[in-house]
Amino acid sequence: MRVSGPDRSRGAPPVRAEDLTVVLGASTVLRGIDLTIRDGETVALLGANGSGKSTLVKSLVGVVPVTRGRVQLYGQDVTTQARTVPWSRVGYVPQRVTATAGVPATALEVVSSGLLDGRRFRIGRAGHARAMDALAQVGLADRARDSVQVFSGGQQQRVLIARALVRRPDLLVLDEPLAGIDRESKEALARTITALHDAGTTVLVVLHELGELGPLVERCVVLRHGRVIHDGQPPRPAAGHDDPAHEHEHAHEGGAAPVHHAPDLTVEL
Ligand SMILES: Nc1ncnc2c1ncn2[C@@H]1O[C@H](COP(=O)(O)OP(=O)(O)OP(=O)(O)O)[C@@H](O)[C@H]1O
Repeated sequence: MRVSGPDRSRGAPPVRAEDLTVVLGASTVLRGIDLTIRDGETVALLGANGSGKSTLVKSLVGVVPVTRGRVQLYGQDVTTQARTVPWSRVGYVPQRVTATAGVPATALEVVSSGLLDGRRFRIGRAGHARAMDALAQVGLADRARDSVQVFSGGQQQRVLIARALVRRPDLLVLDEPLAGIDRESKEALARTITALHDAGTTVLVVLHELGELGPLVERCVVLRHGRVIHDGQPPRPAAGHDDPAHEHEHAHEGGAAPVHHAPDLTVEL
């Protein structure tokens, strides 16, 4: 893992979005987002279902096209300067997808594939060591040779995070890494992200609730209907909402049926 050096802190910020607007089909999903994330920050992106969190992180990493405004990563525009964006410094773990996809592969093979790019088709001994190191970071070094098909959902999520970590990113973007995974995996991921934070990695993490990452998050950005409605200290839950016995039922943005889920800080603002 690379540790922030003095040079980097003087450079362009890892993330800068200005007036970021994204239209998908007939919907305007993001509406004029301004967001700067500085070196070494750990930022949680919160919001109700459908508020635009996934679309925002996808547009930051160039997966979803920007309709208006701009996004820069380390000072390079992801639309007009895509070739010069330092992609090797960026790790992205999309919202829960299965690591197996029906293809038998060991955890080590899945993680090693994170080192492949258009120019590199062999991993080599150094790559193997990096992949083992990444698996150790998520607490799965002892499962390296096991097929990911036999892993739990949480363990698969940890493999996918190791796949992003093997590139030793300076900026790690995670979309709902804690959703629907077992407690042991949640705690393992919280330890991983804490270690990355301590080493100076910039982390942007989409969350439904702060949960295990609460102690780490110093800044929360909350979206509602594609706009930033809060950017600052973690919002305080409404009275009773931090009680584990509290029942939560909130409408999906856009008017769909209510969804039932765990405590959600974001809709209390
Ligand atoms: N490709 C698409 N075409 C049209 N609309 C889309 C597309 N992708 C997302 N949307 C819409 O954009 C809105 C925001 O979706 P997004 O997935 O970004 O929300 P989210 O905050 O991440 O939600 P969740 O917490 O449920 O994952 C939703 O209303 C969704 O239906």
